[in-house]
Amino acid sequence: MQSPSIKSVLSKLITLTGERETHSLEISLAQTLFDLVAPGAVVIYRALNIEQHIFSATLIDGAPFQEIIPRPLLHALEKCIKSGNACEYQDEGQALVMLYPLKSSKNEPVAVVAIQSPEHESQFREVTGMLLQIYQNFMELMNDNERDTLTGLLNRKTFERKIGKVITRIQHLSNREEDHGEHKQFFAIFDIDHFKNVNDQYGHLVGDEVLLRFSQLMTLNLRDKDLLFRFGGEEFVGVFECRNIDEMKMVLERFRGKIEVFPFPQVGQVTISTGFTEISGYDVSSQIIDRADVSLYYAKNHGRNQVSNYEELVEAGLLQENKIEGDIELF
Ligand SMILES: Nc1nc2c(ncn2[C@@H]2O[C@H](COP(=O)(O)OP(=O)(O)OP(=O)(O)O)[C@@H](O)[C@H]2O)c(=O)[nH]1
Repeated sequence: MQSPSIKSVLSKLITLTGERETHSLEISLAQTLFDLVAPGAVVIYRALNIEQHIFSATLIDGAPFQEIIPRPLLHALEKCIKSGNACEYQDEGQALVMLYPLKSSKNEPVAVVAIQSPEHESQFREVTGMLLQIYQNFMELMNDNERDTLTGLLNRKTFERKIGKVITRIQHLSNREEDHGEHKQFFAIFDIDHFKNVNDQYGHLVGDEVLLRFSQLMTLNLRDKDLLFRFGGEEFVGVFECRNIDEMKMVLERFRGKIEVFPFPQVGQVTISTGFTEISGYDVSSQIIDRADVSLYYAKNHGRNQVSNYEELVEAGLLQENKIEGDIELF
């Protein structure tokens, strides 16, 4: 390993800390390791499903690419992810490969960066360790910035960034001929019913505990790939991928049922009303929120503890289509 110049280290760090998306950040880290530390081989293995031994591999450069991950390496990757500690692995050509776990912004190991160990090992390990520490510190900073402090869910600011990406992806997919619209994106707002009564009757601390338990039930009962946010107060939202409205409704109904039967400490039964809408490639975030909000208020006004869909309500003539032109809403 050649000693990297201060200028090249700083320039790499500027690139690294300029990233805001986990995936780009991982790539940037691996690229930095490849350029500065170990021009032998760097691969990132992302754990897609640890139980089914499924990893995706991103080759940075210089590494021989193997589509099928050999079983011993698979085991070493699993060990690294599960323990959260660095491991060693000897590949078929007898080269020593160091495996370092990469943690998500929730501090869970989600990927492994594999670096073929170069000749000057001690210096290599020192620099790699330092770079990984910078990466980890930066992830923690991103976490604080992206998440709501009480519940740990993503915050409203993050929503604006993520929803823009979801809309762009829908636009790209609808432009591709091979896409038959098999996966749609939906936006749902969850609002705890009569939450003011909880605060009034039991106090704000118990109210906060209900919000915390509710957010945990969201994380537990909805899928990992669903994007879950706390918008503030007792309003929570999610972005979901589903095949159609019926499937989405089933998921949200099931979740509503889970909340209804959960014994919230001290308070007992809590119910939620939910409004949801399909996201289109022509939307801006305020339009999506408005549609889900309108259907949420329909649910609130028709007995609460239920799920309403904007498109169905419009089709049934129960709501008038909310056409927003510029800032003027036309009904
Ligand atoms: N404990 C706690 N309460 C909050 C927080 N943010 C907002 N609230 C309270 O949430 C309550 C929301 O009440 P409203 O939106 O008026 O309505 P509601 O009682 O939930 O009734 P419906 O929504 O009509 O079913 C208010 O009393 C707010 O003070 C918070 O962070 N913690």
